[in-house]
Amino acid sequence: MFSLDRSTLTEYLIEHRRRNPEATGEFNALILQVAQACKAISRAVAHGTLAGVLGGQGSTNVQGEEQKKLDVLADEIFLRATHWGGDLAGMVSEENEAPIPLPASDQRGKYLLAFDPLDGSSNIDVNVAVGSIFSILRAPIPGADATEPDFLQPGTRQVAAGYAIYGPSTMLVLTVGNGVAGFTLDPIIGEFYLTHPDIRVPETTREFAINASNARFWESPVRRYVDECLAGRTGPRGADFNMRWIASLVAETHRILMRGGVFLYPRDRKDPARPGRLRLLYECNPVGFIVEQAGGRASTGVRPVLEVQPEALHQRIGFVFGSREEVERIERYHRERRPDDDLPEQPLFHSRSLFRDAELSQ
Ligand SMILES: O=P(O)(O)OC[C@H]1O[C@](O)(COP(=O)(O)O)[C@@H](O)[C@@H]1O
Ligand SMILES: [Mg+2]
Ligand SMILES: [Mg+2]
Repeated sequence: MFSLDRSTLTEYLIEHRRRNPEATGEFNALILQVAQACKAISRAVAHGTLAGVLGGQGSTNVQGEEQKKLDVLADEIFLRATHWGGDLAGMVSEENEAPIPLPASDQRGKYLLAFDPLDGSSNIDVNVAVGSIFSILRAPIPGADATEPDFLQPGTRQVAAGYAIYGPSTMLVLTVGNGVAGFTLDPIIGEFYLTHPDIRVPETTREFAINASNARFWESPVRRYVDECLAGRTGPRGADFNMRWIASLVAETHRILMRGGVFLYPRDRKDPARPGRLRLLYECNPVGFIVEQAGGRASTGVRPVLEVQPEALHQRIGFVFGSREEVERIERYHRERRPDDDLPEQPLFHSRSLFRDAELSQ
C-alpha cells in the first residue's frame, strides 16, 4: 500500500552508487547484508518470549557484562549475514574480544565492520526499545585479513554508520557521509522504505538525558550543566528543562534525531579504570557520525569524539551529543573548569596527577 510510493533501501543505495561512478557495488552489498541482519534481529525481538529469546545466557562477554540470549543471537546473526560476502577484510563486535576470523575459503574485501549487535540489552526483558549499531571503515590493506591495529582509526574516517531501532516500528537510520536517511521496515514485505529522507537535529533543545544515579561521580562541568537545567525558569538558563533516560543509546539517539535534545554519558569518577561507559568504536563513533551528519554535535565533553585516536578495540570514553548549542555549552563548561574544582581530596583525581593530565587533554 503506502510503502509502494517510497524508495526502498536498495534504490537509495543504487542512487548513491550512481553518484560515485568508481564504486564496485561491494559497499552497497555490505550495507544490504547489515540491513538483512537487522531484519532478522527485529523478527527475533518482536517474537520475544514466543521465540524463547528473552532472559540471560548465563555467560559474560569480554567486558565482564552479563550476556542476554539476544546479545548472543544478534551477534551470531550479524556474523552470518555479513562474513561470507567477500566485502569485508575484518569485523569487530562488542561481544568478541578480538577481531572475528572470516571464513578461510572466502576472498577478503576492502571494508572493516565494527558493531554492537544488540544495544540497550538491559531493556530486552522489559520490552523497551533496543537496537543494533554499526560502523564501516576502509581496510588499510584491502584484500588481506585485518588485524587489531587496522580498526584503530578515528571516527572521521568512517565511510558509513547506522543503527537499527527495534521499537514499535523497526527503523534503519543510515549515513553514507551525505546527510542522514531513515528507513522504516514493512515487516510483511520485509523491505526498508525511505520514510525520513533528510533527518536534521534541531539546534536548540530543552530536554536532556543522563543517568542521574551517577551524580555523585560527575565532574564539576557536568554538575554545573545539570544543576542549571534543574534550576529551571528561575535559574541561570531561564527555562524549564525536561529529562529522559531510557538506558538504550539507540533509543536516546533516535529521540534526539527526531525532536532534539542532549545526551550525556560523561567521563566520571565511578571507576578510574573505565573512563566513560560507552564504547568508542561501535557506539560513540557511529552515533557521533550520524549526529554530526544530521547537523548536531558529538563530543567527549572536551573535543569532537570523531577526532579521538582509538587505542583499543573496546575502549570506553565520555560521550556527549545532540543539539549543537547544548553540546557547545557543555564543552565551554569544561574549558571554564578551574583545575581544583574536582575532588582535590582524592589523590588519583588531583589536578597534578597523571590521570588528571590525561583527562584535561582528552
Ligand atoms: O545502565 P546505564 O549505566 O544507565 O547505561 C546505559 C547505557 O548502556 C548501554 O546499554 C550499553 O550498551 P549495551 O547494551 O550494548 O552493553 C547503552 O545503550 C546505554 O546508553
Ligand atoms: Mg551498546
Ligand atoms: Mg550491546
